[in-house]
Amino acid sequence: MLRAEKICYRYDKDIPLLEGVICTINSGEIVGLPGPSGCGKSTLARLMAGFDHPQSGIIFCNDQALPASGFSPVQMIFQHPELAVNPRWKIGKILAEGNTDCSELLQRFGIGLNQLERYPHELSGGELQRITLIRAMTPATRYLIADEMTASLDPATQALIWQTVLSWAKSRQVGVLAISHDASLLNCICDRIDNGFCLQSPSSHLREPIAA
Ligand SMILES: Nc1ncnc2c1ncn2[C@@H]1O[C@H](COP(=O)(O)OP(=O)(O)OP(=O)(O)O)[C@@H](O)[C@H]1O
Repeated sequence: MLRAEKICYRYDKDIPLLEGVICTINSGEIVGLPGPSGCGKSTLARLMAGFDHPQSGIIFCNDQALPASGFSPVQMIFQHPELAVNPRWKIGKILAEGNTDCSELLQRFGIGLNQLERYPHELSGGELQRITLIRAMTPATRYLIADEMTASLDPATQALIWQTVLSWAKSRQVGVLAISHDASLLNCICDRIDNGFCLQSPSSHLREPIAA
C-alpha cells in the first residue's frame, strides 16, 4: 500500500496546514480525495508523490520509504500538463523519459504517431494531458496520484481519460488517488472516498461560509 502516516506540514511556521494526516491507498484501489479549496489536497499529493517532505510523519510505499532519486513507483499527474513537460522537447522525447514502449497506450488514448514530432504548444490541453499520462503509466508504476487531472477538459475527453486510466490501473493492480472538487466524478470512478482527510485538516475552518 501507499500510506501517509501522521503527516504534519506547514508552509508558514505559525500556521499548520496538515496535522496528523493519515491517508492510505491499497494496490489496485481507486481512492477519491475531495475537499474545499485550500484545505491542503495538492500539498498532501505532492508529499505522497515525494516531491516535498513532511516536517513530521512518513510516507511508505509497499513498506519502504520513497526513493530519494531515480524512478519513483508513485507518479503524479497535475491539472496543468504544460507545467509538467519541457516546452523545448518534442513529444517523442518527452515520452522517452518514461523509458518504455508506449505504442499500445498511444493507441488507447487516440494519440497519432505524427504528434510525436510536435512540441507541447502544438497540442491541445487534452492531448498534452494524455501525453503526461502515457509517460507516467509505465510497467514499474505502482501508484498514480491524479490532482484535478481532467478539471479543465471537456466531458468526452474526461471520459476517455478516466476509462483508459481505470482499466489500466485495475488490470495492473495500480492504486490511484483521485483529487477532485467534482463529487459526481469521484462517486462514479472511485472504490472509496477518503472523507476523513478534510476533518483532519486544521484549516477546516476555511470551509465555514462567510457571513453576509
Ligand atoms: N508554496 C506555497 N507556499 C506557501 N503557501 C502555500 C504554498 N502552496 C500552497 N500554499 C497554501 O497552502 C494551502 C493549501 O494549498 P493546496 O494547494 O494544498 O490546497 P488544495 O486543497 O489543493 O486547494 P485547491 O482545491 O484550491 O487546489 C493554501 O492556503 C495555499 O495558499
